[in-house]
Amino acid sequence: MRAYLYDNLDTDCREPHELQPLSPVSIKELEQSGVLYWQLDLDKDKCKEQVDNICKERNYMNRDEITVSKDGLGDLFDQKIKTFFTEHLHEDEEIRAIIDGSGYFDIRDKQDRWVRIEVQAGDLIVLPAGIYHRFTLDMNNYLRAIRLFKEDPVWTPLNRPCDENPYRKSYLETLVAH
Ligand SMILES: CSCCC(=O)/C(O)=C/O
Ligand SMILES: [Fe+2]
Repeated sequence: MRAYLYDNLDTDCREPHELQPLSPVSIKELEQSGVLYWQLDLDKDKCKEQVDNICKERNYMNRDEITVSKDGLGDLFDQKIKTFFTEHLHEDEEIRAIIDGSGYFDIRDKQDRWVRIEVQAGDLIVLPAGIYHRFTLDMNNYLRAIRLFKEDPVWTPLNRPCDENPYRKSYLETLVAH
């Protein structure tokens, strides 16, 4: 995983979009936006054990797997890719353990700048409820992830603007506390 400020250029979102000069964002800075990160072992059994432990600690009761690719999503590919890259929030954490391939999560920081988080196999990230974000594949067009959920595996994006949403408001309160 590495994170950096996004350049906001209007070119293919699957390109790296590194702001020049490169402006890295540390794990600590991501934590200030409520984003959590774990580096998982690449060994399948050890990885499963680590994910199971995180699930126990953080009460993630359900999981499924998603393959974000033309093959994986079939006829829904174009529609899903568009939905993922439309700025949105969720009323629950978004928890993704990347098990193959790569892609980018973009999150809005405290100053409403886009921070791009490049993820690949072995990265587990948690986006807090209420954070504005989006997702895109990179030029390899393939990512496989375990999706973890606190309760039912629901995935409802609420597109920006939804500033009056109670989860958005609670999220902003956590930022003030930092
Ligand atoms: C990498 S999983 C697909 C993207 C997704 O689930 C999501 O919520 C993007 O914001
Ligand atoms: Fe999302």
